[in-house]
Amino acid sequence: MTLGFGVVGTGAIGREHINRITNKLAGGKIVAVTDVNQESAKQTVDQFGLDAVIYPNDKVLIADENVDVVLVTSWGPAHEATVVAAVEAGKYVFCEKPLATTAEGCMRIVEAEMKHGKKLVQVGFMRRYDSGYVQLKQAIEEGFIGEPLIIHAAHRNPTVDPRYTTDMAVVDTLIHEIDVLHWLVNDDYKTVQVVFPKKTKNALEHLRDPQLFIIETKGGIVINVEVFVNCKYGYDIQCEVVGEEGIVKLPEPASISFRKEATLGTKILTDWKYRFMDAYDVEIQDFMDAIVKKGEPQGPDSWDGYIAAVTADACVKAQQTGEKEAITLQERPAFYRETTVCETV
Ligand SMILES: NC(=O)c1ccc[n+]([C@@H]2O[C@H](COP(=O)([O-])OP(=O)(O)OC[C@H]3O[C@@H](n4cnc5c(N)ncnc54)[C@H](O)[C@@H]3O)[C@@H](O)[C@H]2O)c1
Ligand SMILES: O[C@H]1[C@H](O)[C@@H](O)[C@H](O)[C@@H](O)[C@H]1O
Repeated sequence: MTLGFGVVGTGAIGREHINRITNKLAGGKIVAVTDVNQESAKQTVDQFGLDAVIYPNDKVLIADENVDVVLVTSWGPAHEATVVAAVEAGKYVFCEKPLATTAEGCMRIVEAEMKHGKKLVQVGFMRRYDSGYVQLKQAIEEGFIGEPLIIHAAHRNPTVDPRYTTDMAVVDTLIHEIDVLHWLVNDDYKTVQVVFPKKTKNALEHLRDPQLFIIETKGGIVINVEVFVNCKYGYDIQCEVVGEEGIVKLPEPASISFRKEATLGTKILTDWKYRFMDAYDVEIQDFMDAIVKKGEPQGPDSWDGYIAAVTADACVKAQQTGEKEAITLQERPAFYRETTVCETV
Protein backbone atom coordinates (compact mmCIF):
# COMPACT_ATOMS: atom_id res chain seq x y z
CA MET A 1 0.00 0.00 0.00
CA THR A 2 1.34 3.44 -0.95
CA LEU A 3 0.19 6.39 1.15
CA GLY A 4 -0.67 9.54 -0.82
CA PHE A 5 0.81 12.63 0.84
CA GLY A 6 -0.57 16.15 0.45
CA VAL A 7 2.02 18.73 1.55
CA VAL A 8 0.98 22.06 3.07
CA GLY A 9 4.04 24.34 3.02
CA THR A 10 6.88 23.80 0.55
CA GLY A 11 9.63 25.68 2.39
CA ALA A 12 12.82 24.31 3.93
CA ILE A 13 11.58 21.30 5.89
CA GLY A 14 8.65 20.69 3.53
CA ARG A 15 11.14 20.09 0.73
CA GLU A 16 13.38 18.00 2.99
CA HIS A 17 10.46 15.68 3.78
CA ILE A 18 9.29 15.62 0.15
CA ASN A 19 12.79 14.55 -0.85
CA ARG A 20 12.97 11.76 1.72
CA ILE A 21 9.46 10.44 0.93
CA THR A 22 10.16 10.57 -2.82
CA ASN A 23 13.77 9.44 -2.99
CA LYS A 24 14.78 7.67 0.21
CA LEU A 25 11.92 6.00 2.06
CA ALA A 26 9.42 3.29 1.09
CA GLY A 27 5.62 3.45 1.15
CA GLY A 28 4.74 7.07 0.36
CA LYS A 29 4.14 9.27 -2.69
CA ILE A 30 3.60 13.02 -2.89
CA VAL A 31 0.29 13.45 -4.72
CA ALA A 32 -0.56 17.08 -3.89
CA VAL A 33 1.13 20.26 -2.67
CA THR A 34 0.07 23.73 -1.65
CA ASP A 35 1.78 26.85 -0.36
CA VAL A 36 0.55 30.41 0.19
CA ASN A 37 3.47 31.18 -2.08
CA GLN A 38 2.21 29.33 -5.16
CA GLU A 39 5.51 29.94 -6.92
CA SER A 40 7.25 27.90 -4.19
CA ALA A 41 4.77 25.05 -4.73
CA LYS A 42 5.44 25.08 -8.48
CA GLN A 43 9.21 25.19 -8.00
CA THR A 44 8.99 22.23 -5.61
CA VAL A 45 7.04 20.12 -8.11
CA ASP A 46 9.66 20.94 -10.75
CA GLN A 47 12.63 20.44 -8.43
CA PHE A 48 11.61 16.89 -7.48
CA GLY A 49 9.82 15.99 -10.73
CA LEU A 50 6.63 15.26 -8.78
CA ASP A 51 3.45 13.91 -10.30
CA ALA A 52 1.40 16.05 -7.91
CA VAL A 53 -1.54 18.44 -8.11
CA ILE A 54 -0.81 22.02 -7.02
CA TYR A 55 -3.72 23.32 -4.96
CA PRO A 56 -4.48 26.97 -4.08
CA ASN A 57 -5.01 26.19 -0.37
CA ASP A 58 -5.09 23.46 2.28
CA LYS A 59 -8.90 23.03 2.25
CA VAL A 60 -9.03 21.76 -1.34
CA LEU A 61 -5.88 19.69 -0.85
CA ILE A 62 -7.46 17.93 2.15
CA ALA A 63 -10.59 17.20 0.10
CA ASP A 64 -8.58 15.34 -2.59
CA GLU A 65 -9.48 11.65 -2.25
CA ASN A 66 -5.94 10.64 -3.23
CA VAL A 67 -4.58 12.41 -0.14
CA ASP A 68 -4.33 9.88 2.71
CA VAL A 69 -1.86 11.92 4.78
CA VAL A 70 -1.60 15.68 5.22
CA LEU A 71 2.02 16.73 5.82
CA VAL A 72 1.90 20.08 7.63
CA THR A 73 5.11 22.03 7.10
CA SER A 74 3.75 25.57 6.98
CA TRP A 75 4.57 28.25 9.56
CA GLY A 76 3.64 27.42 13.16
CA PRO A 77 0.63 29.79 13.47
CA ALA A 78 -1.00 28.11 10.44
CA HIS A 79 -0.71 24.54 11.77
CA GLU A 80 -3.82 24.37 13.97
CA ALA A 81 -6.38 25.21 11.27
CA THR A 82 -4.90 22.72 8.81
CA VAL A 83 -4.61 19.92 11.37
CA VAL A 84 -8.19 20.36 12.64
CA ALA A 85 -9.56 20.41 9.08
CA ALA A 86 -7.56 17.29 8.15
CA VAL A 87 -8.67 15.40 11.27
CA GLU A 88 -12.30 16.35 10.66
CA ALA A 89 -11.92 14.93 7.16
CA GLY A 90 -10.51 11.69 8.67
CA LYS A 91 -7.04 12.14 7.13
CA TYR A 92 -3.79 11.12 8.80
CA VAL A 93 -1.56 14.06 9.73
CA PHE A 94 2.16 14.47 10.16
CA CYS A 95 2.59 17.96 11.61
CA GLU A 96 5.94 19.63 12.12
CA LYS A 97 6.41 21.26 15.51
CA PRO A 98 4.65 23.15 16.98
CA LEU A 99 1.36 21.24 16.77
CA ALA A 100 -0.28 24.59 17.52
CA THR A 101 1.16 27.78 18.97
CA THR A 102 -1.05 27.70 22.09
CA ALA A 103 -2.16 25.05 24.56
CA GLU A 104 -5.79 25.91 23.72
CA GLY A 105 -5.05 25.30 20.04
CA CYS A 106 -3.53 21.89 20.83
CA MET A 107 -6.56 21.07 22.95
CA ARG A 108 -8.86 21.84 20.01
CA ILE A 109 -6.86 19.32 17.97
CA VAL A 110 -7.06 16.77 20.80
CA GLU A 111 -10.85 17.23 20.95
CA ALA A 112 -11.23 16.87 17.18
CA GLU A 113 -9.13 13.69 17.22
CA MET A 114 -11.03 12.15 20.14
CA LYS A 115 -14.31 13.00 18.40
CA HIS A 116 -13.03 11.19 15.30
CA GLY A 117 -12.38 8.20 17.60
CA LYS A 118 -8.96 7.11 16.33
CA LYS A 119 -5.44 8.54 16.54
CA LEU A 120 -4.54 10.26 13.29
CA VAL A 121 -1.87 12.79 14.22
CA GLN A 122 1.88 12.57 14.75
CA VAL A 123 3.99 15.60 15.72
CA GLY A 124 7.47 16.07 14.25
CA PHE A 125 9.45 15.67 17.47
CA MET A 126 12.20 13.77 15.67
CA ARG A 127 14.68 13.63 18.53
CA ARG A 128 12.82 10.63 19.96
CA TYR A 129 14.04 8.84 16.82
CA ASP A 130 17.66 10.01 17.09
CA SER A 131 19.89 7.04 17.92
CA GLY A 132 21.86 9.10 20.47
CA TYR A 133 18.76 10.00 22.51
CA VAL A 134 17.42 6.45 22.16
CA GLN A 135 20.71 5.08 23.57
CA LEU A 136 20.56 7.59 26.45
CA LYS A 137 17.01 6.52 27.25
CA GLN A 138 17.90 2.83 27.16
CA ALA A 139 20.88 3.41 29.48
CA ILE A 140 18.72 5.32 31.95
CA GLU A 141 15.95 2.72 31.88
CA GLU A 142 18.44 -0.12 32.41
CA GLY A 143 19.61 1.66 35.58
CA PHE A 144 23.13 2.18 34.19
CA ILE A 145 23.57 5.51 36.04
CA GLY A 146 21.10 4.90 38.85
CA GLU A 147 18.42 7.52 39.41
CA PRO A 148 18.84 10.58 37.16
CA LEU A 149 19.37 13.74 39.24
CA ILE A 150 20.42 16.54 36.90
CA ILE A 151 20.34 17.18 33.14
CA HIS A 152 22.70 19.68 31.51
CA ALA A 153 21.59 20.47 27.97
CA ALA A 154 22.47 23.03 25.32
CA HIS A 155 20.76 23.98 22.05
CA ARG A 156 23.01 26.21 19.97
CA ASN A 157 22.38 27.60 16.49
CA PRO A 158 25.14 29.50 14.65
CA THR A 159 22.74 32.32 13.79
CA VAL A 160 19.03 33.00 13.26
CA ASP A 161 16.78 34.93 10.90
CA PRO A 162 16.35 38.64 11.82
CA ARG A 163 12.63 37.90 12.47
CA TYR A 164 13.52 35.52 15.33
CA THR A 165 12.25 36.97 18.63
CA THR A 166 13.00 36.25 22.30
CA ASP A 167 9.92 34.03 22.77
CA MET A 168 10.94 31.97 19.71
CA ALA A 169 13.85 30.69 21.79
CA VAL A 170 11.05 28.74 23.51
CA VAL A 171 8.44 28.00 20.85
CA ASP A 172 10.83 27.36 17.97
CA THR A 173 14.02 26.11 19.61
CA LEU A 174 13.67 24.92 23.24
CA ILE A 175 10.48 23.09 22.17
CA HIS A 176 12.68 20.17 21.06
CA GLU A 177 14.22 19.82 24.55
CA ILE A 178 10.79 20.34 26.11
CA ASP A 179 9.54 17.28 24.24
CA VAL A 180 12.54 15.01 24.44
CA LEU A 181 13.71 15.53 28.02
CA HIS A 182 10.55 14.47 29.88
CA TRP A 183 10.36 11.47 27.53
CA LEU A 184 14.02 10.70 28.28
CA VAL A 185 13.55 10.45 32.05
CA ASN A 186 9.87 9.47 32.00
CA ASP A 187 8.87 12.29 34.34
CA ASP A 188 6.57 15.33 34.24
CA TYR A 189 7.61 18.95 34.44
CA LYS A 190 6.70 21.00 37.51
CA THR A 191 8.25 24.49 37.29
CA VAL A 192 10.46 26.64 35.09
CA GLN A 193 12.59 29.70 35.68
CA VAL A 194 14.56 31.70 33.10
CA VAL A 195 17.87 33.48 33.61
CA PHE A 196 19.34 35.85 31.05
CA PRO A 197 23.14 35.82 31.07
CA LYS A 198 25.17 38.69 29.61
CA LYS A 199 23.91 39.27 26.07
CA THR A 200 26.11 38.37 23.11
CA LYS A 201 27.09 41.25 20.86
CA ASN A 202 26.14 39.01 17.91
CA ALA A 203 22.39 39.13 18.66
CA LEU A 204 20.16 41.82 17.14
CA GLU A 205 18.87 44.49 19.51
CA HIS A 206 15.39 42.98 19.96
CA LEU A 207 16.66 39.51 20.94
CA ARG A 208 17.77 38.26 24.37
CA ASP A 209 20.48 35.71 23.63
CA PRO A 210 21.69 33.45 25.24
CA GLN A 211 19.00 32.27 27.68
CA LEU A 212 19.12 29.69 30.45
CA PHE A 213 16.03 27.64 31.35
CA ILE A 214 15.93 25.85 34.70
CA ILE A 215 13.18 23.26 34.76
CA GLU A 216 12.23 21.04 37.71
CA THR A 217 10.40 17.76 37.26
CA LYS A 218 7.80 16.33 39.63
CA GLY A 219 10.34 13.63 40.51
CA GLY A 220 12.88 16.30 41.57
CA ILE A 221 15.26 16.23 38.60
CA VAL A 222 16.69 19.67 37.81
CA ILE A 223 17.25 20.37 34.12
CA ASN A 224 19.20 23.32 32.81
CA VAL A 225 19.03 24.11 29.12
CA GLU A 226 21.15 26.80 27.50
CA VAL A 227 19.55 28.19 24.34
CA PHE A 228 22.12 30.20 22.38
CA VAL A 229 21.04 30.98 18.83
CA ASN A 230 23.92 33.24 17.77
CA CYS A 231 26.74 31.04 19.00
CA LYS A 232 28.56 31.55 15.68
CA TYR A 233 30.65 28.37 15.72
CA GLY A 234 28.09 25.74 14.62
CA TYR A 235 24.88 23.79 15.21
CA ASP A 236 25.50 22.07 18.50
CA ILE A 237 23.12 19.93 20.57
CA GLN A 238 24.36 18.73 23.95
CA CYS A 239 22.71 16.60 26.61
CA GLU A 240 24.31 15.10 29.69
CA VAL A 241 22.37 13.20 32.35
CA VAL A 242 23.94 13.03 35.81
CA GLY A 243 22.78 10.04 37.85
CA GLU A 244 23.47 8.59 41.28
CA GLU A 245 25.98 6.07 39.88
CA GLY A 246 27.40 7.82 36.82
CA ILE A 247 26.85 10.10 33.85
CA VAL A 248 25.61 9.48 30.30
CA LYS A 249 26.07 11.96 27.49
CA LEU A 250 24.73 12.36 23.95
CA PRO A 251 27.36 11.21 21.43
CA GLU A 252 28.86 13.78 19.08
CA PRO A 253 27.79 13.31 15.42
CA ALA A 254 30.22 10.99 13.63
CA SER A 255 32.94 12.92 11.84
CA ILE A 256 36.55 12.33 10.84
CA SER A 257 39.19 13.80 13.08
CA PHE A 258 41.98 15.76 11.47
CA ARG A 259 45.53 16.81 12.19
CA LYS A 260 46.33 20.02 10.38
CA GLU A 261 48.26 23.23 11.08
CA ALA A 262 49.28 22.07 14.54
CA THR A 263 45.67 21.19 15.44
CA LEU A 264 43.95 17.91 16.28
CA GLY A 265 40.24 18.46 15.62
CA THR A 266 36.83 17.39 14.31
CA LYS A 267 34.40 19.55 12.32
CA ILE A 268 31.14 20.70 13.86
CA LEU A 269 27.93 20.77 11.79
CA THR A 270 26.32 24.10 10.99
CA ASP A 271 22.80 23.13 9.93
CA TRP A 272 19.91 21.31 11.68
CA LYS A 273 19.12 19.46 8.43
CA TYR A 274 22.30 17.40 8.73
CA ARG A 275 22.35 16.95 12.52
CA PHE A 276 19.04 15.05 12.56
CA MET A 277 18.98 13.71 8.99
CA ASP A 278 18.84 10.05 10.07
CA ALA A 279 16.27 10.77 12.79
CA TYR A 280 13.93 12.44 10.26
CA ASP A 281 14.26 9.40 7.99
CA VAL A 282 13.47 6.92 10.77
CA GLU A 283 10.64 9.13 12.05
CA ILE A 284 8.77 9.40 8.75
CA GLN A 285 9.36 5.73 7.87
CA ASP A 286 7.98 4.72 11.28
CA PHE A 287 4.97 7.00 10.76
CA MET A 288 4.15 5.34 7.42
CA ASP A 289 4.82 1.79 8.64
CA ALA A 290 2.65 2.21 11.73
CA ILE A 291 -0.26 3.48 9.65
CA VAL A 292 0.02 0.56 7.26
CA LYS A 293 0.54 -2.11 9.93
CA LYS A 294 -1.55 -0.79 12.85
CA GLY A 295 -3.91 1.68 11.21
CA GLU A 296 -2.59 4.58 13.31
CA PRO A 297 0.67 6.42 13.97
CA GLN A 298 2.69 5.41 17.05
CA GLY A 299 5.07 8.37 17.45
CA PRO A 300 4.66 11.60 19.46
CA ASP A 301 0.94 12.37 19.42
CA SER A 302 -1.42 15.32 19.88
CA TRP A 303 -1.16 14.96 23.66
CA ASP A 304 2.63 15.32 23.38
CA GLY A 305 1.99 18.43 21.31
CA TYR A 306 -0.27 19.70 24.12
CA ILE A 307 2.33 18.95 26.83
CA ALA A 308 4.92 20.87 24.80
CA ALA A 309 2.57 23.82 24.31
CA VAL A 310 1.65 24.09 28.02
CA THR A 311 5.31 23.90 28.98
CA ALA A 312 6.24 26.46 26.34
CA ASP A 313 3.55 28.84 27.63
CA ALA A 314 5.05 28.59 31.14
CA CYS A 315 8.56 29.17 29.76
CA VAL A 316 7.46 32.30 27.88
CA LYS A 317 5.70 33.56 31.01
CA ALA A 318 8.87 32.90 33.01
CA GLN A 319 10.87 34.92 30.44
CA GLN A 320 8.57 37.84 31.15
CA THR A 321 8.19 37.60 34.94
CA GLY A 322 11.65 36.37 35.95
CA GLU A 323 9.79 34.20 38.48
CA LYS A 324 9.55 30.44 38.89
CA GLU A 325 6.38 29.51 36.97
CA ALA A 326 4.26 26.40 37.44
CA ILE A 327 3.72 23.94 34.58
CA THR A 328 0.22 22.57 35.02
CA LEU A 329 -1.20 19.95 32.68
CA GLN A 330 -4.74 18.67 32.45
CA GLU A 331 -5.14 14.96 33.13
CA ARG A 332 -4.13 12.75 30.20
CA PRO A 333 -7.29 11.31 28.58
CA ALA A 334 -7.49 7.50 28.35
CA PHE A 335 -7.51 7.94 24.56
CA TYR A 336 -3.81 8.98 24.76
CA ARG A 337 -2.85 6.59 27.57
CA GLU A 338 -0.49 4.41 25.55
CA THR A 339 3.08 5.66 25.74
CA THR A 340 4.46 6.76 22.42
CA VAL A 341 7.96 5.38 22.56
CA CYS A 342 10.00 4.92 19.42
CA GLU A 343 10.27 1.17 18.89
CA THR A 344 12.14 1.06 15.63
CA VAL A 345 15.59 2.58 16.20
N1 LIG B 1 11.64 19.33 13.37
C1 LIG B 1 12.56 20.21 13.05
O1 LIG B 1 13.73 20.08 13.38
C2 LIG B 1 12.19 21.41 12.25
C3 LIG B 1 13.16 22.05 11.49
C4 LIG B 1 12.80 23.16 10.75
C5 LIG B 1 11.50 23.64 10.78
N2 LIG B 1 10.58 22.99 11.55
C6 LIG B 1 9.19 23.49 11.62
O2 LIG B 1 8.60 23.32 10.34
C7 LIG B 1 7.77 24.43 10.02
C8 LIG B 1 8.26 25.08 8.72
O3 LIG B 1 9.57 25.55 8.93
P1 LIG B 1 10.52 25.90 7.67
O4 LIG B 1 11.87 26.11 8.24
O5 LIG B 1 10.34 24.93 6.57
O6 LIG B 1 9.89 27.32 7.24
P2 LIG B 1 9.89 27.99 5.79
O7 LIG B 1 9.58 29.44 6.00
O8 LIG B 1 11.14 27.63 5.05
O9 LIG B 1 8.66 27.29 5.04
C9 LIG B 1 7.33 27.43 5.43
C10 LIG B 1 6.49 27.45 4.16
O10 LIG B 1 5.11 27.41 4.54
C11 LIG B 1 4.39 28.31 3.69
N3 LIG B 1 3.15 28.66 4.38
C12 LIG B 1 3.01 29.45 5.47
N4 LIG B 1 1.72 29.49 5.84
C13 LIG B 1 1.04 28.69 4.98
C14 LIG B 1 -0.32 28.28 4.87
N5 LIG B 1 -1.26 28.74 5.70
N6 LIG B 1 -0.65 27.43 3.87
C15 LIG B 1 0.28 26.97 3.01
N7 LIG B 1 1.58 27.32 3.08
C16 LIG B 1 1.94 28.15 4.06
C17 LIG B 1 5.36 29.45 3.45
O11 LIG B 1 5.03 30.20 2.28
C18 LIG B 1 6.68 28.70 3.31
O12 LIG B 1 6.94 28.32 1.97
C19 LIG B 1 7.81 25.34 11.24
O13 LIG B 1 6.72 25.07 12.06
C20 LIG B 1 9.11 24.96 11.92
O14 LIG B 1 9.09 25.19 13.32
C21 LIG B 1 10.89 21.88 12.25
O1 LIG C 1 13.03 25.54 13.34
C1 LIG C 1 14.37 25.31 13.72
C2 LIG C 1 14.57 23.82 14.00
O2 LIG C 1 13.56 23.34 14.81
C3 LIG C 1 15.93 23.51 14.58
O3 LIG C 1 16.00 22.16 14.96
C4 LIG C 1 16.25 24.41 15.78
O4 LIG C 1 17.58 24.16 16.19
C5 LIG C 1 16.11 25.88 15.45
O5 LIG C 1 16.41 26.67 16.58
C6 LIG C 1 14.71 26.19 14.94
O6 LIG C 1 14.65 27.55 14.58
